Amino acid sequence: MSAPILITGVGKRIGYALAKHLLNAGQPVIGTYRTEHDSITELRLLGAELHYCDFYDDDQIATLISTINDNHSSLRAIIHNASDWLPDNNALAPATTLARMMQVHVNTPYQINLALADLLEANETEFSDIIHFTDYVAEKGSKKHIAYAASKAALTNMTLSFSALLAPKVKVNAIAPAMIMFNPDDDEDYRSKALKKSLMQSEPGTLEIIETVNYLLKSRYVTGRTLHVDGGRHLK
Ligand SMILES: NC(=O)C1=CN([C@@H]2O[C@H](COP(=O)(O)OP(=O)(O)OC[C@H]3O[C@@H](n4cnc5c(N)ncnc54)[C@H](OP(=O)(O)O)[C@@H]3O)[C@@H](O)[C@H]2O)C=CC1
Ligand SMILES: Nc1nc2c(c(=O)[nH]1)N=C([C@H](O)[C@@H](O)CO)CN2
Repeated sequence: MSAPILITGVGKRIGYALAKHLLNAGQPVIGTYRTEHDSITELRLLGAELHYCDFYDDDQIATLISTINDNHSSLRAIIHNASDWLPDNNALAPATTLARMMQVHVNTPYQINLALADLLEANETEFSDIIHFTDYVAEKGSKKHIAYAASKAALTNMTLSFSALLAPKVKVNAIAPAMIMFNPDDDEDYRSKALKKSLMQSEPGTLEIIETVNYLLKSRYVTGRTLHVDGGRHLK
């Protein structure tokens, strides 16, 4: 039996689909969640070990880390999926918006990677993995999500540092998606405009990310890199 894969933010959409795929493939999964969606019950019935954790609370991050260290002797991988897509135009003070973006996209992966690196090193298979979910806008910027984009850029940079720190046992890479899946409240006008931003002009869905994760998990040589899953958006 493989050591578990820790995935953050498995309650919905990409994190949920990835956790369900890995569980159905017989891969043990430890998942974190913030909201008790019906999906959490489903993943628990599929055998997932699930932990409530709001990454805006450092005490809860500390509890998550100690719980995993107390109950596990190794990990196959850590996948940092959890993310809050906060626009700059929101009810919060700008300082709070930036702090939240850095907290969930930078401080949380930083703390978890450092604290659980020994479990990745102890994994019996030849390699272990850390995968950071960044974003196309980490390189391009975003007029409406400045704080979000900056935090994803910082996460991109951390991919380089952790790759150098943990090689060769632990491969550390990033996946930078663009439009993968719309949100339920995205109207037709938004969807039409969003699709036109890439060469492929499509909404690929979660399978595109699942297959990219599987590629990285199977790789014996790729580390310190960002895989861009963005439909050729950089060429529009
Ligand atoms: N969907 C897309 O088209 C794109 C996605 N990405 C990236 O891919 C990843 C997955 O995207 P997607 O599935 O759409 O993400 P979502 O925004 O739909 O969900 C992210 C998950 O993270 C959780 N989360 C958010 N904030 C916190 C927090 N403070 N503490 C704990 N958990 C939290 C959410 O919990 P809760 O259920 O409580 O809300 C949710 O389950 C993200 O990193 C995203 O930035 C990048 C570009 C495009
Ligand atoms: N945490 C999230 N990050 C992002 C999301 C999302 O739904 N949750 N969505 C996007 C968009 O799809 C964007 O790539 C295209 O408009 C970006 N990040």
